[in-house]
Amino acid sequence: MIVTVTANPSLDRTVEVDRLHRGAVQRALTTSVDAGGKGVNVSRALVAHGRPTRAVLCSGGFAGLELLALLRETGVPLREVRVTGGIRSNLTLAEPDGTVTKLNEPGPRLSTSEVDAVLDAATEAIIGEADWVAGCGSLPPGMPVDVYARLTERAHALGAQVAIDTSGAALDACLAAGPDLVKPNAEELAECAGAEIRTLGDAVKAAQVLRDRGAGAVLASLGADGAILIDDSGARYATARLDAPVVSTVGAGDATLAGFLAAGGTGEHALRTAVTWGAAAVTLPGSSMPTPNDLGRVTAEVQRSIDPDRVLTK
Ligand SMILES: Nc1ncnc2c1ncn2[C@@H]1O[C@H](COP(=O)(O)OP(=O)(O)O)[C@@H](O)[C@H]1O
Ligand SMILES: O=P(O)(O)OC[C@H]1O[C@](O)(COP(=O)(O)O)[C@@H](O)[C@@H]1O
Repeated sequence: MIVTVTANPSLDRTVEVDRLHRGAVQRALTTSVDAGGKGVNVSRALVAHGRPTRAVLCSGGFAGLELLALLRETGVPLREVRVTGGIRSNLTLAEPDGTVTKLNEPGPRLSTSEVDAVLDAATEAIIGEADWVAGCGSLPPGMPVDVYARLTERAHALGAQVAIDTSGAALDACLAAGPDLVKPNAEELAECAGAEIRTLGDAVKAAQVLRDRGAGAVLASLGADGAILIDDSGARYATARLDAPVVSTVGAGDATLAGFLAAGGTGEHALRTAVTWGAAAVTLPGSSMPTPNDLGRVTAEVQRSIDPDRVLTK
């Protein structure tokens, strides 16, 4: 069972325009709305593949009612933490040439009691059920920066392994608690390691910096260049070939983490599955999560060796 914790979930609204003109009134070509937030997306991907999961998430306001309805419609097991503030909507403006502009709201300000309620709900969901806990996404205002460290300590005390997918100060602050896995993208990895990442070798070195600071393993997603896994067994690199066009990269990182955990959370098979689910996700609109039927358009492979001088395209 994989429990996901999303303190800052979202309604992901995607609007497609032929070309974005700042300051103009434009007609949308298409619009869609998905349940969102990084941990929510991980649970959505797991449900799509029939894997046991439970999403622990904050919910409040009318957007929260719509979010819960979307999740119940797709059969995602939930543990809701009712908060006073309204859940945010994150807007993606997509253009046919693949340009994506994403506007993420900060989310509702949580009170101290609501912060405690999130951690308590996560603890209750973990007890006796969870093999893995995935703490994912940005922190809403009022959430202490060390919340993922506190979640890691509680989960470890209950015998569960921990995966964290976040950025900035929240990622920095969780490392000392020793999460078993962190899943930064290239930008988040560079920021956390304080290093420029131009080549595959740079990414491997930066991932090792995060391991030196406490992360057990680092699954770093590298956009179109695939992903690397750095753990006690060394460094491995996987890429994916798409047999379909790229439609939306929103949610790709969450599908990547979901695939990795669904395949056991360690080793080459998990890395290959991670890259397969992530690449399949980009062929889907909005923040849709891939189903087993979507995986056929992707061919992923773990590279026999890593060329440290390979320049990343992202
Ligand atoms: N343009 C792309 N072409 C093929 N696969 C992609 C592309 N963008 C992302 N992916 C896949 O999705 C995974 C996650 O993408 P990435 O952009 O690194 O994550 P995030 O959404 O966290 O920023 C990548 O490891 C890769 O497998
Ligand atoms: O593209 P990714 O990194 O997989 O995550 C996509 C999800 O993250 C979000 O952009 C939210 O990210 P944050 O929690 O970091 O603000 C959601 O809108 C979306 O559902």
